[in-house]
Amino acid sequence: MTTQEQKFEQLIEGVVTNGYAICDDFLAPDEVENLLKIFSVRYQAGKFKEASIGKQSEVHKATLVRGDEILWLESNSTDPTERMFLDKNQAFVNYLNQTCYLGIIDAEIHFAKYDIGKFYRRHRDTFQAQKGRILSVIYYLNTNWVPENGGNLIIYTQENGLEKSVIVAPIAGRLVCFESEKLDHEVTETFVERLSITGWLLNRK
Ligand SMILES: O=C(O)CCC(=O)C(=O)O
Ligand SMILES: [Fe+2]
Repeated sequence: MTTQEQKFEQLIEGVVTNGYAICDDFLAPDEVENLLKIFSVRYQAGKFKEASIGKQSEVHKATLVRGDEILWLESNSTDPTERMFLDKNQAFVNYLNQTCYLGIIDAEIHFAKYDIGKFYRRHRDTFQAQKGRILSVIYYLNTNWVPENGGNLIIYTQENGLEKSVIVAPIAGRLVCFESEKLDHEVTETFVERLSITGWLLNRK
């Protein structure tokens, strides 16, 4: 088994057992560095938008719930770094389909930037318009992250009828994966800029 396959197995094991999984060093430091460069290029180009919730028309209300700015990745991107990233994500999808028969046929993926003071209140990733989301995957890009930065992902799980929260720091290279329909989660207020790439693996086009 390759090192990459071991990581895939570790992720699947976690999701099957707990509904979520965390894999460190999923992205290598040079991959993170290149992704940060293209992130910055895309951001400078002014294409990021304030993220919405539910209906597109209600962006202003959404800022009370989530404060990130996003840009969707083009699945046919020819940028070498985006290609590397999309291919790596696809390798995970292929492995999931081969070993777990999840029938994932598409993905929607965006860059996300949380400025100082921003957060994403407790939610689930499957509101009405988001049918067909099987797995949520979040790739973090924050080098030199320290706990004082805030900006944690909190995943809420149930254990013997009791709610438990799992705190996940958004450190560079880390991949978090969870069942989109099952788990509530939130991003706590960040005290520094917080960068990530979030994706949903879909069983529909
Ligand atoms: O960035 C994170 O840690 C989570 C983001 C999230 O929950 C979302 O975009 O739906
Ligand atoms: Fe979410």
